Amino acid sequence: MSGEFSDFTDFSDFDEANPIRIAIFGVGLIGGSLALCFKGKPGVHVVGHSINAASTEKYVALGVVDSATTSLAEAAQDADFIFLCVPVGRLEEYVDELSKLPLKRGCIISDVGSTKASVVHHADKLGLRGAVFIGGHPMAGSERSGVEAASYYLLENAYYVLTPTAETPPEYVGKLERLLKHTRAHIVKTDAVQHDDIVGAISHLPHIVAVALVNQIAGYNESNELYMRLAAGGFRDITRIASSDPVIWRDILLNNRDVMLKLVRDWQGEMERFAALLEREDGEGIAEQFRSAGVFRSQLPERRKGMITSLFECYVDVPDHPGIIGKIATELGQAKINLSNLQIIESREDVPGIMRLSFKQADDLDRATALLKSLNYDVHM
Ligand SMILES: NC(=O)c1ccc[n+]([C@@H]2O[C@H](COP(=O)([O-])OP(=O)(O)OC[C@H]3O[C@@H](n4cnc5c(N)ncnc54)[C@H](O)[C@@H]3O)[C@@H](O)[C@H]2O)c1
Ligand SMILES: O=C(O)C(=O)C[C@]1(C(=O)O)C=C[C@@H](O)C=C1
Repeated sequence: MSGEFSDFTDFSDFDEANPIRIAIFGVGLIGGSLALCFKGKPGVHVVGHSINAASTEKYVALGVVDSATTSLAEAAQDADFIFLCVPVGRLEEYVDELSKLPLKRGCIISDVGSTKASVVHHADKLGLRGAVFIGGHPMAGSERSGVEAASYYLLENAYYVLTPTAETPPEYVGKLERLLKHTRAHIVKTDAVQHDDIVGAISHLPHIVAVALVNQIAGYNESNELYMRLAAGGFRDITRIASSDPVIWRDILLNNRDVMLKLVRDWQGEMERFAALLEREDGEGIAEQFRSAGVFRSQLPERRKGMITSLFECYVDVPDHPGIIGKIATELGQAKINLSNLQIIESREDVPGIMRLSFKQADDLDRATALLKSLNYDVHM
């Protein structure tokens, strides 16, 4: 995204002498992950809000927030920062409700919605009685949802987009950036409309493609269950995000409807191009499609979280013999390398398999790669 990148290191606004209160509305995957980054920091109190009393009890029991309430007014009272982490379709009504409350002067309201233009525009024309709205969107996530899926590590190294407008006072943007330093994400500032165009293409369209592909295969599978049984690494890799939350994605796609309609039509054009290549039996044309895609994909920034994977991962070619999983796990354990997941993604008799190793920290991935290479394993990213 062509935007302004910045890197703050100054936490001096926030310490025991200057306590701050952070309210999080919707403590799910993203709201819970933000809460985990802020909770326990000196002078910080994190309050969670849910419309459901059982959920507020769960937030506290899981240790994700310091306190929780079902009262919007109580959560917002005296808050220095408010994060709206509810589905995109609910964001504007939360901004409306907050605009009716006596918020603390200088309170910064932000959101984490996957679309930015509508909520930023709405807050802009509403006026927030001394509070300031700054749109936000962490470019990290997962197909999982709910507070149980929240993680302190989710946003680490991810890009975190902020969409201040020409009217947003820069000192408020700076204050939000300093707080977000606790997420260990990299801030990118851009315009809300540009955000929706680009994120529509690199995030929302892939979700549509994954869902349509799974549904296409599910249709074939109704008459022959071998489709599902044979679906292996490639199908799983490209369709992980098809398991994402239906309500979250319904809201995102409807909110970004105009952008998505153009992108879906362009996608149909890409499919037509492939169909024409196949009809003409144009092998060179097909190979060229793969070549150009491979060149572009190889230039993607490595090991950035968000986008497709939310973890640091590598692949190891492994011989298909008993005990290999335990052997690799033991080597990593003995070197005190924290493995977060291990999966055989391809395993056939007499053929080497591929093991996917996932780590929460870049450093663990680096050390694992070096160790396994030194043990003569073939490791690739
Ligand atoms: N899932 C991702 O990968 C991802 C990544 C970045 C941003 N986002 C954005 O973050 C926001 C939250 O998504 P999430 O993935 O954390 O979802 P989630 O389902 O894990 O969390 C949503 C939270 O909102 C609450 N909620 C749901 N419906 C509500 C309603 N009608 N009124 C009030 N509260 C309600 C839920 O109880 C939950 O606490 C969305 O706006 C989404 O676009 C998602
Ligand atoms: O990794 C995933 O599961 C995601 O879907 C993360 C993802 C993305 O598409 O990159 C999804 C939605 C967001 O708003 C930001 C990130």
